[in-house]
Amino acid sequence: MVQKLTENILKEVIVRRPDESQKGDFGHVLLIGGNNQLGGAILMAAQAAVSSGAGLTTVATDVVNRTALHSRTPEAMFIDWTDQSQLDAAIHKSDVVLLGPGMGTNQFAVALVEHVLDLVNQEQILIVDGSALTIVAKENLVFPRDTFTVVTPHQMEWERLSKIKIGYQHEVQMNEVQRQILNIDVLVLKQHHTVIYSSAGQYQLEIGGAYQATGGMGDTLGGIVAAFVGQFKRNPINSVMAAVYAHSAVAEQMAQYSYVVKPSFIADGMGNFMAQVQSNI
Ligand SMILES: NC(=O)C1=CN([C@@H]2O[C@H](COP(=O)(O)OP(=O)(O)OC[C@H]3O[C@@H](n4cnc5c(N)ncnc54)[C@H](O)[C@@H]3O)[C@@H](O)[C@H]2O)[C@@H](O)CC1
Ligand SMILES: Nc1ncnc2c1ncn2[C@@H]1O[C@H](COP(=O)(O)OP(=O)(O)O)[C@@H](O)[C@H]1O
Ligand SMILES: [Mg+2]
Repeated sequence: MVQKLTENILKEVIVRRPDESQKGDFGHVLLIGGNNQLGGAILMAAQAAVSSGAGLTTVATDVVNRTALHSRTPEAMFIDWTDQSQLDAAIHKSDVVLLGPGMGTNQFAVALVEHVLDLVNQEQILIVDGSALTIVAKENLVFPRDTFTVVTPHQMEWERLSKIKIGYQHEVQMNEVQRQILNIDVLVLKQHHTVIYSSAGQYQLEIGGAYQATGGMGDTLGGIVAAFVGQFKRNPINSVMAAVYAHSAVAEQMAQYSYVVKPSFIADGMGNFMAQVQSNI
């Protein structure tokens, strides 16, 4: 049975920050993606992570994206993703790893995905999106068993992964057994009215619309999810659901005065939205 994802999830997850706190308390998020053609994807994810409250954000990407990253989101730190020792150190230090936006699918990307899936540990949360999902499907890789893993495919990416054709991906197609076999803790199946599958059940988003059908919308969601699970640690499944809800709620608000909603505008609107939620408690 699919339940409705309501705005109650926001109040449950987005709580007031304790005064006695510091950036280390709100999650160190590592974003890996952005090749020399698709750098925008990881830039949008980085902007979204910072704007949604990640305590520390590091981006491992192609060196060609460094200046753009620093000029768009100077709060984020940069790592050249070909520098293996820097990358490994960053993976070890992070609480959350988002793997895949704009990564591309060449041999280097395949090796990188294999390496990251291998290195993440049981204390970390892994989010797999975009090109990394296409790679996992094509190379028959498996998600790590001991790491809490969130996957955020759109319907075509899910078709590649699950071999279930678009049109047949309704709720009965993804049961508990399949979810466990694939080592997926949370599946965010993105579409008009996204469905979220986890051990907490199946929840469907009933907000959001076609004004979100623009490249970068999912990359932005990835950054928001990473920030939420990094800072709201009590219940990672709820944190993912709140991120999905907030992403579309901000879009819906903006759609009142904009025919299409730019993903980067959603990122910029997150701080204000989260403050509204928190002050209503
Ligand atoms: N500015 C940038 O750098 C951008 C980079 N991107 C990155 O590009 C890589 C490839 O991702 P794409 O998704 O573009 O390409 P894919 O080839 O993975 O998927 C796109 C195809 O899936 C189809 N499709 C069917 N149902 C869909 C649904 N519900 N939602 C979305 N697509 C659906 C589309 O029509 C299209 O043919 C990813 O790593 C992604 O992160 C994209 O996010 C676009 C923007
Ligand atoms: N018609 C629509 N109605 C509601 N949400 C949509 C619609 N089209 C796209 N979205 C949302 O936008 C996001 C698109 O993600 P994705 O396809 O991964 O984008 P990208 O890879 O270009 O960043 C998802 O969260 C999806 O639910
Ligand atoms: Mg995507």
